[in-house]
Amino acid sequence: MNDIKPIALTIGEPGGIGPELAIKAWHARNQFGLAPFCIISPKTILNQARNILGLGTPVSTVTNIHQVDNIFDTALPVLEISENNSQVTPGIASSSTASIVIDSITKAVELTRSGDASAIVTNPIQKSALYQAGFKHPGHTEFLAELSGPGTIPVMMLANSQLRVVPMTIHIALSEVAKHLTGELIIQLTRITAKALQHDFGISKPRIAIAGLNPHAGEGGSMGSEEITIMRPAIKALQDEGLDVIGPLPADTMFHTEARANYDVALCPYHDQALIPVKTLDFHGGVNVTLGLPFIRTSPDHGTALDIAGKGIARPDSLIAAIKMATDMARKRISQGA
Ligand SMILES: NC(=O)C1=CN([C@@H]2O[C@H](COP(=O)(O)OP(=O)(O)OC[C@H]3O[C@@H](n4cnc5c(N)ncnc54)[C@H](O)[C@@H]3O)[C@@H](O)[C@H]2O)C=CC1
Ligand SMILES: NCC(=O)COP(=O)(O)O
Repeated sequence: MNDIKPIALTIGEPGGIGPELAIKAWHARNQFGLAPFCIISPKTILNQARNILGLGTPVSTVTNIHQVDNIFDTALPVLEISENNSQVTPGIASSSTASIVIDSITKAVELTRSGDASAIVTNPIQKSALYQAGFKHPGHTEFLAELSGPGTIPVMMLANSQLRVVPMTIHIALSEVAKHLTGELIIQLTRITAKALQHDFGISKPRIAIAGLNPHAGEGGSMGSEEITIMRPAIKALQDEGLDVIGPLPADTMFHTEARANYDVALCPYHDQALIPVKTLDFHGGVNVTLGLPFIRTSPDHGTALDIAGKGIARPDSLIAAIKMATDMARKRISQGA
């Protein structure tokens, strides 16, 4: 008997590495003690990946997620959604399968919100292919927030064993960052992050570092004024609430080993400022987790890797880490009676 409900794994981009990672993660289930999961997809996509990998993976359709626990030991459970009439070619992302990608995410959300799944783990999507098909959301993070209802503020956090980072702005052009970085945004994201670290990661008083936007955190205003006009007042307000927040820190000197020992999470004004250090320190062990949602969602930190899809060489480490993190979070919430 498993202590948590199954995990709902989405298919992601069918032409990417998601299908083969799901198969590899299933083969690694005993080695890593993975909780039962099912992949939400047309079965044809998994069969194709199975045949390419040649691992003889048993793939079994479930009509109901409650069947997953019984099947998981002996076969990779597939919760079938829409028929796949499109050709999937590994290494090629196509807008023709966008509805499958979106249906898989939507079904996973439905299952977690109804309490039938304990968490969602998403395989990577090819954002450009979805945009071509009319998908209006920059990525999963924003789409999941919309599916969660009005007022949801999603917070993207990437984590590995050495570093946790939160980009305060996500999928926007660099030229747009400064105007999106408001005091209110900094305060809201910091509060959500602090709460999640307490409840989901067991850090009773999270130490939070905030990176400056400009070189040298503005060098006293001579290299940009946002640190003085926007960031410092927001940080002061957070400190007055009792949160352990430092910053704005010069971003170039806050990620070396000794500096990282001073905080539990770093909030950074823009995407690459946050994601470059975490992916550089440990690309394959990193997990992307969305905080602030009414359900648990994790994901590998990498993308669709079209360049290696179908070659059998994609590493499942990050997907496995994402499944493990989702499981730990689900167990923690159960132990807290949440
Ligand atoms: N959560 C998500 O849905 C994410 C989606 N993406 C999307 O993925 C697409 C491609 O993005 P890229 O920037 O090219 O990043 P990428 O992570 O797909 O690939 C970067 C490099 O890392 C390698 N790589 C990635 N995952 C690997 C794995 N598991 N094992 C071995 N090697 C691996 C790739 O072969 C490539 O050389 C874009 O459309 C992007 O938006 C990117 C990040 C996250
Ligand atoms: N670079 C991180 C990323 O693109 C993840 O986006 P999301 O699809 O998880 O929102």
